[in-house]
Amino acid sequence: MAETSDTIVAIATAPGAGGVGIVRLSGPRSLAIAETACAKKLPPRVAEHARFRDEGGATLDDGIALYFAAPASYTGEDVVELQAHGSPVVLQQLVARCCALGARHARPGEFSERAFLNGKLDLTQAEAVADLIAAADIHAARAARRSLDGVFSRRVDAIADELLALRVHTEAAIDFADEPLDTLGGEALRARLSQALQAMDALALEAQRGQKLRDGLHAVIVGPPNAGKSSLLNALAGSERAIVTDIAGTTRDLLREAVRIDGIELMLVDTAGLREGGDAIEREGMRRARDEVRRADLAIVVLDARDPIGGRQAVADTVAGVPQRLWLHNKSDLLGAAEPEPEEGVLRVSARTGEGLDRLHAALRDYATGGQAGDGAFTARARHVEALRRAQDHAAIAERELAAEALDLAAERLRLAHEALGEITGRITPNDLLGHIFASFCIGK
Ligand SMILES: Nc1nc2c(ncn2[C@@H]2O[C@H](COP(=O)(O)OP(=O)(O)OP(=O)(O)O)[C@@H](O)[C@H]2O)c(=O)[nH]1
Ligand SMILES: [K+]
Ligand SMILES: [Mg+2]
Repeated sequence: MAETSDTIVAIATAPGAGGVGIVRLSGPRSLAIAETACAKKLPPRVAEHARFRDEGGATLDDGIALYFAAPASYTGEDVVELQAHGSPVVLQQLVARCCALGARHARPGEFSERAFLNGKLDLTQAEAVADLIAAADIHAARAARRSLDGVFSRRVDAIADELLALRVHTEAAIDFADEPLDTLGGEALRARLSQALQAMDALALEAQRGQKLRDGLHAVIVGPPNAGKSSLLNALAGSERAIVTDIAGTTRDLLREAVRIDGIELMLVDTAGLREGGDAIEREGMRRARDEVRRADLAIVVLDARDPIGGRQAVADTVAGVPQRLWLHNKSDLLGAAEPEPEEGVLRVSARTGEGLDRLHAALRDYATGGQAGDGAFTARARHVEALRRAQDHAAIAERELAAEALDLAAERLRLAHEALGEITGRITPNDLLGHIFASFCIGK
């Protein structure tokens, strides 16, 4: 196990002043260091009132010392929390005192990394700790909490276990290569593999939604000039963020605004209206708009309700490649009462009067949560989705090799698929990947 013989220390609470601030120690010397700093014995799992002292015996602060004996701690090692007043100056002095007594400063994510290395958390759970801390809204926080509880890991493990069983079965059959596979349970093997593939497919879709919950929806507002894109951004943001005029070509640059709708955070981007021609500045604006749309999860296409057809043609090419599109006919207040309902899938709204914005909110919430903000949703990361896809690809090839009775090749593909799943939970993880993951945590986590 890597470098867990030394003792690390960091401020565990958020930077800045607060009512309480916590300095956390982990490692074999934690207790000795804390007992020296507190000048008293610390029984395990007892909140001990203590004076934290410097080397001359002067009081730095007083507070609570809490000792968790290994392995029953967050990291699985001896852990001591020194809970002082939340003064950055006091907390830094405490850390310095612990370092003078033999601890060293923790690297970002090192507490969670030790929890992982000691089997307290698997990798997806450790990542979920970081995601929970960084969650922008309740849905993301709940979903991260579910990942931390192992909801995602258990699904991955179940499929990985099945692939392992299939590997064993296939490898065993290789030894009887003279016999046709079907006399060796080949049919059951193929059926189980096809089921595992289906399970991977379903899990990959859910993980993708989970990634969106974690990263937040990136929604770009596009449309022809003067359709009311900036007005809509302002209506959704609840403030006059963007300049609105009746001059076509008002918006040139991208305008990003984090907007919270029903407790869900999404990144809205206002863009320059798309049309032929325009001066150099406007053309640069349109180029930026198209660039932004290419990276969007969702294009919110704003058209003037009085001329939706013409506007649709102006943007059709630009939004064609976006994973999801939401069509809005804006300025509904300018329509006559006799106007027929718009076609299926189009929302009619008015940025000016607010008409239809409630339905727009509901639609955005559904896009942001994949329609399933509720029970069962878990957070995931791009790395998980990518590994799942890789596992799927290998398993799909294994399926074809099995059908061709190429057992060696099938076994090799099953191994690769199994390993790709192992990367997700960290059962099988290259060291450089570990370093990369934990380095993105904040210090003290
Ligand atoms: N009646 C009515 N007018 C609207 C509505 N939405 C926007 N407008 C008006 O339409 C004009 C253009 O609005 P903007 O929000 O600037 O339109 P835009 O799509 O951002 O325009 P560009 O940035 O130039 O591409 C302004 O005069 C707005 O007041 C609406 O729902 N109803
Ligand atoms: K305008
Ligand atoms: Mg605008």
